[in-house]
Amino acid sequence: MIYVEGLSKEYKQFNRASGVIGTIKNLFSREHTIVKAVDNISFSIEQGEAIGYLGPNGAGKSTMIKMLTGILVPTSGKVTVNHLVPHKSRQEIAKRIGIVFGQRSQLWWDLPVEDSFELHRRIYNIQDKDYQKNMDIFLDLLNLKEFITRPVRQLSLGQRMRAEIGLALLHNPDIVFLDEPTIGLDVIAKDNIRNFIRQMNRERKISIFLTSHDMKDIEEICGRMLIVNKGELIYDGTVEQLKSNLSASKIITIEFVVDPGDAVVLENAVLVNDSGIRKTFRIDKGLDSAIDFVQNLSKRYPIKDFVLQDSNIEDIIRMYYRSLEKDNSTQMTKQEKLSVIY
Ligand SMILES: Nc1ncnc2c1ncn2[C@@H]1O[C@H](COP(=O)(O)OP(=O)(O)OP(=O)(O)O)[C@@H](O)[C@H]1O
Repeated sequence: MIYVEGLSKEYKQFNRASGVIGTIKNLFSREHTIVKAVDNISFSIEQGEAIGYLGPNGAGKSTMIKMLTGILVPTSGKVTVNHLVPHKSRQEIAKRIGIVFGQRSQLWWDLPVEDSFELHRRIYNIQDKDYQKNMDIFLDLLNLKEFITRPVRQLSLGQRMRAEIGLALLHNPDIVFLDEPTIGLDVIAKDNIRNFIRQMNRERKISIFLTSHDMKDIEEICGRMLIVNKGELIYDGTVEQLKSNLSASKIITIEFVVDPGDAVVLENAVLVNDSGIRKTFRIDKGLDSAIDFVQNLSKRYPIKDFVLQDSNIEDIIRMYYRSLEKDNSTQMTKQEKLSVIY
């Protein structure tokens, strides 16, 4: 249903000088740098799959969603959604997809929520019986009845997100793109939204393409994760696979008396965070090996303290992002970057 091959998107970012002279110079100078927001990415998604698209800020997630939905034209590569090239068939594509941007509203700000739904019905030419069926379900499952007659500007963030999601699904799309759908919501509101999305995915076989910085969204909704960094795809696999890789490992944070620097190179251990005298390692065996690890280490370097913890996806992703920030300058190879999460 979604097919992406060697897809890239470059942006031109113009260098602007400041001050009065700079402003005048800007009128004549077209100096720019090229930013590769999406760099040669390939993947495919089947009908009914739920995908989590993850990455640190600026990794290229929104750019990918904009190309998949036809808002942006790729610089190179191939992309089809339901056999259509999104930017060439925007109207056709719009009928088959739903979009929710957590930070931007698709609802009419000053109108009652029900008016946006009615407008959507007319724009998408939704049959009366389909409209009524979906409205009945959404009024109940998303509890829209609580605020459907109120203007959007008076809604809480959680109420607005429920309305946004209902609106995106009103025309029975095959796939729904959700860009940070739980951002800024409290725990209960997040749970309600996750349950609803999961139910729509399972019962209606609607494909889900979800970006989120909240790992719980991904764990609870998505069977598969794609992780991107600086435009490149660096992990494509099931959430379970990643979890089972992690279940065999332990995270241990050591506080040294003196920073041993880069000298700490150890078998069966990956350095996942380095804050000088406090370093965090992932070790790939059970508790015994964690204790062996500390004992062996303490023979070589004086240790002040250590903390042992089970690794979960959230910790690993967080440490992974940190290691990427740190290693921007040291140019890790793709394999080295991957060793942090595998
Ligand atoms: N219109 C634009 N013109 C120039 N550069 C852009 C434009 N849009 C995005 N970029 C750059 O492209 C890169 C990827 O941006 P994008 O918004 O796709 O990332 P993201 O993963 O969605 O980030 P976030 O998690 O912060 O929303 C960034 O370096 C960003 O500065």
